[in-house]
Amino acid sequence: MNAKVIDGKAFAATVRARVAEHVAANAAHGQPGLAVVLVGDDPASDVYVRSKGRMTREVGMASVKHRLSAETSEADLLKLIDDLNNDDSIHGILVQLPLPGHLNEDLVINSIDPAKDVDGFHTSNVGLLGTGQKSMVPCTPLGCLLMLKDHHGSLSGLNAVVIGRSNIVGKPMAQMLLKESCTVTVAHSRTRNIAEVVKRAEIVVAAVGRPEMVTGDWIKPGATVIDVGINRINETVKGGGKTSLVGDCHYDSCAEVAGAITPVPGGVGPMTIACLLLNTLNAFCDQKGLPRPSKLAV
Ligand SMILES: Nc1nc(=O)c2c([nH]1)NC[C@@H]1CN(c3ccc(C(=O)N[C@@H](CCC(=O)O)C(=O)O)cc3)C=[N+]21
Repeated sequence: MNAKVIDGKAFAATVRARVAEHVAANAAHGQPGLAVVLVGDDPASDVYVRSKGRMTREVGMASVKHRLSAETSEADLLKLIDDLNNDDSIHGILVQLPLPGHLNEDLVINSIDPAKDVDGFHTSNVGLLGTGQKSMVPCTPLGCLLMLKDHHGSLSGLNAVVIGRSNIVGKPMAQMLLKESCTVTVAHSRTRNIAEVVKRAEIVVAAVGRPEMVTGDWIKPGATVIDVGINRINETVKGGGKTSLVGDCHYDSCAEVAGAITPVPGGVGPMTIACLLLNTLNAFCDQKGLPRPSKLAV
């Protein structure tokens, strides 16, 4: 294995430490507050929500969790969001996705005050990002960009291929790379000769949700590979079952060819949570008329 391993877990700890410093330095202006809304009880979601809550408190912010039953009506959820929009102690609101099927996700997300939309999913923030204006940007692509800029310095002129076109990762990632002056291609399930397309890239961001789809023969030698996938797979080991976590990239074969690669776990995941805290701090600063922390600006 030749690739440098980009340690997202360590980098995320650095980001959180900087956020904590900035929270402490601005204590006279108040304490940033993050509200997380969880509808239903998906056990996998539960784990994220718990570690988000712990890390929020560790950086000196207030963490408020609202757990609603899977049968919650849309009206009740919208009422809660309206209350949080009007609560001066809350600067960031995250509604954990996916929502149960009877709830209209677009309607719910667009009911969040864009200034408190720490996920950057509100159409207003999406439009601001697309036109290069100051906005809240989605946490996962922000985490990917921080790692890419830390590794490369300038990304200007580099060929970047984003695999996946979701509103949560693929599309905002493409916008952010374009803003950094990359030549951006978005590949997806209908892309022809996808291996050849990916092979032209100096930067590959894989966000498709298919375990180990990207293999080393797709990767240009020396490229940087950012693996957004978090797939739980069941393996049979000597007659017993075992669950393990793999990315969208086949790690060993990609690491053989790439110049740098993020592992799963310990790559993009921890950076996503660190960027949620960074976004909450940015939202707090915007709402108080304070400058955003410049050391962490992208
Ligand atoms: N509105 C909304 N915003 C989100 O950001 C959001 C969401 N909904 N719904 C669920 C997904 C999932 N997600 C993760 C964040 C961190 C890890 C993470 O830190 N993972 C660890 C491993 C965790 C483990 O071992 O299971 C890692 O990759 O190292 C995983 C998953 C945020 N999500």
